[in-house]
Amino acid sequence: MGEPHPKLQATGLTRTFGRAPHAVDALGPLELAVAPGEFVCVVGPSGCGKSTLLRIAAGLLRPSTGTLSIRATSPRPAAMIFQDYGIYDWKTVRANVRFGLDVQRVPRREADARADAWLARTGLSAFADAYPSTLSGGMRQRVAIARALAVEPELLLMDEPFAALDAQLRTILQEELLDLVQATRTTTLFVTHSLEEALLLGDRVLVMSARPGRIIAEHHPPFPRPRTAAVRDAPEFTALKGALRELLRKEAVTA
Ligand SMILES: Nc1ncnc2c1ncn2[C@@H]1O[C@H](COP(=O)(O)OP(=O)(O)OP(=O)(O)O)[C@@H](O)[C@H]1O
Repeated sequence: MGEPHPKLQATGLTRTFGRAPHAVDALGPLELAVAPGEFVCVVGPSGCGKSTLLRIAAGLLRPSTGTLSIRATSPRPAAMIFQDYGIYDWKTVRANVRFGLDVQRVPRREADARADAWLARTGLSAFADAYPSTLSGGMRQRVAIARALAVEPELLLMDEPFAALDAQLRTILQEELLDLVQATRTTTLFVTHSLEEALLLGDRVLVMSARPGRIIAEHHPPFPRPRTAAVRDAPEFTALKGALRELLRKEAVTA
């Protein structure tokens, strides 16, 4: 049996910002293939081009050279979740979660039902009519997750989604996301600084070099799915985390 066609494929992908003599080579050349249903985490030193990669995948930025293609069946295949929530303070929680469905012109009744189902899955039902400014950071990020998943994206792009949260909330949301993506099998490209997060969530963890970011290592955390938070206590988890930390330390020195 052959490999399935990748959901996302990048070939010779580079991005440079600005012009000589002040040009900044931010990314690549980078080769990447993400299989349908795969959860790929990207770690790398600060400024190595991780967000640039995600922004290209989201169609927010063009590559300088090379290509990034998404094999999709819908006109808007990707949903993105940012570190700073990216939700609308002037819309209620329910309206935020329904937003992508409204853009897709899903009929009102169906959109409400789907939004309510996602509010329930993310523990937000009691806050459906509240405005985001009245919610905690963790709740706000749940709204962003519910909104992204409600459109049933073919590709989920997450850029440091939990970076602004305190350690305890971060752990809780990591575990919630683990359950959600294991249930939906959404293809996901996830950028993080947290090695724990990458090892807990990822089918694959890619390590990027210092800028311009290329992929210099790849690990397959050997934890069968469905995973639970208990994998954090496995000796392999600690060993892999140590190996990745060492690799990143070397890259940070050359950055
Ligand atoms: N619009 C822009 N104009 C000029 N330079 C940019 C622009 N966007 C990003 N860069 C530069 O490109 C490089 C890569 O940035 P990017 O944000 O992709 O890195 P990152 O790996 O996501 O960083 P971090 O981990 O700190 O969030 C950095 O040196 C950054 O300063």
